[in-house]
Amino acid sequence: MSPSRVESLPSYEYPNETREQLEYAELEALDISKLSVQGGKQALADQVLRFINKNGFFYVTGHGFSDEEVRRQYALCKAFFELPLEEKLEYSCDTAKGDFRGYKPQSTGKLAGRDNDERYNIPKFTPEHERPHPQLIRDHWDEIKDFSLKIHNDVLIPLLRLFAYVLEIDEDYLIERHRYEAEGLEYLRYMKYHPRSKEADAQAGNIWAKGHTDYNTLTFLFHQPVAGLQVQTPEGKWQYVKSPRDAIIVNIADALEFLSGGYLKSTVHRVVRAPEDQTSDPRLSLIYFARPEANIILKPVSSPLLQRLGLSAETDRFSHDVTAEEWARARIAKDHRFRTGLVNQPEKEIIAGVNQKYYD
Ligand SMILES: O=C(O)CCC(=O)C(=O)O
Ligand SMILES: [Fe+2]
Repeated sequence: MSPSRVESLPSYEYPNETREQLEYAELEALDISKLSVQGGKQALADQVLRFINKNGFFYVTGHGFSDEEVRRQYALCKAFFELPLEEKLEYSCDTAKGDFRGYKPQSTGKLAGRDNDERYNIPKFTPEHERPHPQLIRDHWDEIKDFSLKIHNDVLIPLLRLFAYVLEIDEDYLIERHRYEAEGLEYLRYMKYHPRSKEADAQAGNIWAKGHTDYNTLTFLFHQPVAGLQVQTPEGKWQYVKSPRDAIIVNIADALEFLSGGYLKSTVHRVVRAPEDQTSDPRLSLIYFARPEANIILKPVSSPLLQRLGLSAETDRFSHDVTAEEWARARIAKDHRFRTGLVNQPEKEIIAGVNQKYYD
């Protein structure tokens, strides 16, 4: 079939905020623009030390992204999902093999309750990941590339340097394991959750995305106002995560938990049915998943802070060395098996004797 062309991209406006009173998690905001002022790094490190081992979700402000830049990506996200299904399916990802690059459709029929979203994962812009994309994406290639690189260079890198400082290790330690040009799979994700009827949602326990941790290093969730993202507190309670317009929500994911011997917590989160005043709009998400280079072994780093806390290399949880790529592929493939109905319960063990942190 001939690919759809979108001549000009209509500007994107966000849906209205909910008027419902929801119980929100109290999250700290790290203003990373402070890193360029004297004393800023120490102030942010002190702040990180106060909260980071309790809750792995936080905000980043002072990140340098304009509201307009973010809405341009949402305009692309919206236009992408409006492409005909047959066209999108030409770019399907091979999740059975643990490869999440490309398009994942929403499940239908009996499995609809397990999976209520469409995704398009655009990998980092390196020769390793050259692959076909729809004309819409090709037409806006440079803009998407600039956006992705900006997250990597201007948000991820300063945070990795800050975390290394907090861990009292060489400040380049984590950065050297997240080189953009190296092999490894980071991606920008466009995502669309489809509103369902009250009845269909009730049958699925009002869950749009089951509780999970992410398998990468840090996940960056750009502003979107449809409430639904919830974080599980250390006490096991679910609380909504507010999405301030000027902030990026960040969550720590599995790879960083492994690298930090469990100090930086990969946080369980889920997405639930939107409040009644927001159920008519689809919920679009714009997310960047940063991940260590493919060959990085997920072993705790030798850190004076972790040693003082008793979280040294001996706390390695794997029965044999597992790389960032192996962990992610195993998680994606297991998730595929549940989502597509090959198994009826999420599988606990992922690889080398280590289980998913959360399964229900
Ligand atoms: O859409 C969201 O707010 C969260 C999505 C999410 O947790 C994920 O894709 O891993
Ligand atoms: Fe997630």
